[in-house]
Amino acid sequence: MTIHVVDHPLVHHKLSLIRDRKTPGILFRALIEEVGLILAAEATRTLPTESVVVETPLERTGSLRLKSLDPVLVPVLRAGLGLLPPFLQLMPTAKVGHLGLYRDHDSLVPVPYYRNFPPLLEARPVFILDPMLATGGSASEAVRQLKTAGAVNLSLVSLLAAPEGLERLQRDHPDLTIVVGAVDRQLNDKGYILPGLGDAGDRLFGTV
Ligand SMILES: O=P(O)(O)OC[C@H]1O[C@H](OP(=O)(O)OP(=O)(O)O)[C@H](O)[C@@H]1O
Ligand SMILES: O=c1cc[nH]c(=O)[nH]1
Ligand SMILES: [Mg+2]
Repeated sequence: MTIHVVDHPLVHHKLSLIRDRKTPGILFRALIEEVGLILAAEATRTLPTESVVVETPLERTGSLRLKSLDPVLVPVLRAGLGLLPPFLQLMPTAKVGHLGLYRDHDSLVPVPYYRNFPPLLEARPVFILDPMLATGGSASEAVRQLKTAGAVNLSLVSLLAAPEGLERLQRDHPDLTIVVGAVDRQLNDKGYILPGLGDAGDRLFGTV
């Protein structure tokens, strides 16, 4: 498994504001989108390109364009929706799949409730968007469902990861690429990331 921790001053700065319990929802959402842009740039670093010839106003020159079919973005509902706008800003022609999962409060096992994936998953880079990687149960289930539907080139993009979640994914999906803003210390006994940022879905959508 490949793990990229995006060690960037702007990510550190924005994460410190995102973590702050006093940061209001409107700013929390905006900051997630801003960090999401940086994560999107990092996550797409290895997209394949091909040579093309372009006529500038002055001369012909060689240049590079994206080679593969449009990528697929799969936000894991609900919190993953917070990362979708920056990814679509950078890749406006990307296809979007949706996957609804919630964690059962007691067992922490993910419960699937919605799924709609675009076609040709096998031929496209697929980016799973979910700001929180806690036990890893939700991300592992998302990867499992996408692999069953044909995806082979899979990356997970998260804001925060717990070591427990990374270990789980290493066991379940060693072929996965992970791009993450920070790796936190541990989970608490309710499966929340410490120090973390609280409940990402609730803070994004005001359901606290
Ligand atoms: O790694 P895990 O232990 O599976 O936890 C992470 C999951 O928990 C959160 O979703 P939640 O179930 O709170 O749903 P929500 O986004 O609708 O709030 C988060 O957005 C992840 O999907
Ligand atoms: O800390 C956590 C863990 C799971 N989901 C969240 O939103 N936050
Ligand atoms: Mg939640």
